[in-house]
Amino acid sequence: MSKTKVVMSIAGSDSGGGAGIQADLKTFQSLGVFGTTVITGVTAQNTVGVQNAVHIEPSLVAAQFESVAKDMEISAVKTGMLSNAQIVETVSDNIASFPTKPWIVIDPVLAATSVDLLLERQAVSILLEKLIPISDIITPNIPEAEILTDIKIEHSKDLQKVAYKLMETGAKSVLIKGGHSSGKATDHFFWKDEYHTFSAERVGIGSLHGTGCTLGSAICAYLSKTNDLLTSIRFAKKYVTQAINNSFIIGEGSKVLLQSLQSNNC
Ligand SMILES: Nc1ncnc2c1ncn2[C@@H]1O[C@H](COP(=O)(O)OP(=O)(O)O)[C@@H](O)[C@H]1O
Ligand SMILES: Cc1ncc(COP(=O)(O)O)c(N)n1
Repeated sequence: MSKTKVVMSIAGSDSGGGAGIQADLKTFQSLGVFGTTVITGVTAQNTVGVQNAVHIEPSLVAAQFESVAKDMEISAVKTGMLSNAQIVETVSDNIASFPTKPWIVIDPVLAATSVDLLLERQAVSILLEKLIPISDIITPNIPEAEILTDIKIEHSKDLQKVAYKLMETGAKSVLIKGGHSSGKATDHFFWKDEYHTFSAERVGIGSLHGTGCTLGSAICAYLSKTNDLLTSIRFAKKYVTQAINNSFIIGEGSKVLLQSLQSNNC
């Protein structure tokens, strides 16, 4: 019998349960990997928006890494909300010093669907300097890709410009997510000189919460199991699409995704 893979989500808590650490752990559980966490901030949040938030002290962020990493071998990590520059720096240093290099998935969360800020704007430069260069894959949505590169995405050729600029900063690959465009929900993947798209029918009605967190943590889970980037994105897209197709209303705001146990555990 193969050993259960241990993965890690480095993200903020969403009290409403739809995004952040909570969405990541549900995804890990559904995909049959063991999820550990480094909590970077706590938000008072629901499906309507973020009402309050505190950052975790960088020393406590570092202590969470130390406790987990000295006890378990982490095969893949995924970052989400990182709150501020000091936390970005602490997270980058700690991931880089893991004894065995894990797969590194960076979801560069800047704001919630509700537009509340989840990373201070001054922290974007440190994200580009320290964290993105050590990533195996970075998964910006369209507004995040524009902010990170200062390039407006108006035509399909702009996607390539954005991806190449991010790869110049050191990211090994870039998946630009299509949730914020129109037409089919198509994600664009750039890796070395390869280009691939991953597409699904767009679910039309109402806004959704936790889609990016779910896709990123599914990529992380599948990377730990398959060690193959393209296979992991393909499976993760299938997983998030199914969760979106089964999304449901739980409050007054965005719909949440149905995370369900997968039988195809590769
Ligand atoms: N309405 C939708 N219908 C189908 N897929 C969607 C929809 N909205 C987002 N997705 C998919 O969900 C994933 C997350 O994308 P996105 O919502 O852009 O991320 P984020 O939560 O970071 O803004 C992508 O695979 C995207 O294509
Ligand atoms: C703690 C936390 N992390 C991430 C998100 C982004 O998720 P979304 O873009 O779906 O609102 C969020 N709202 N809250």
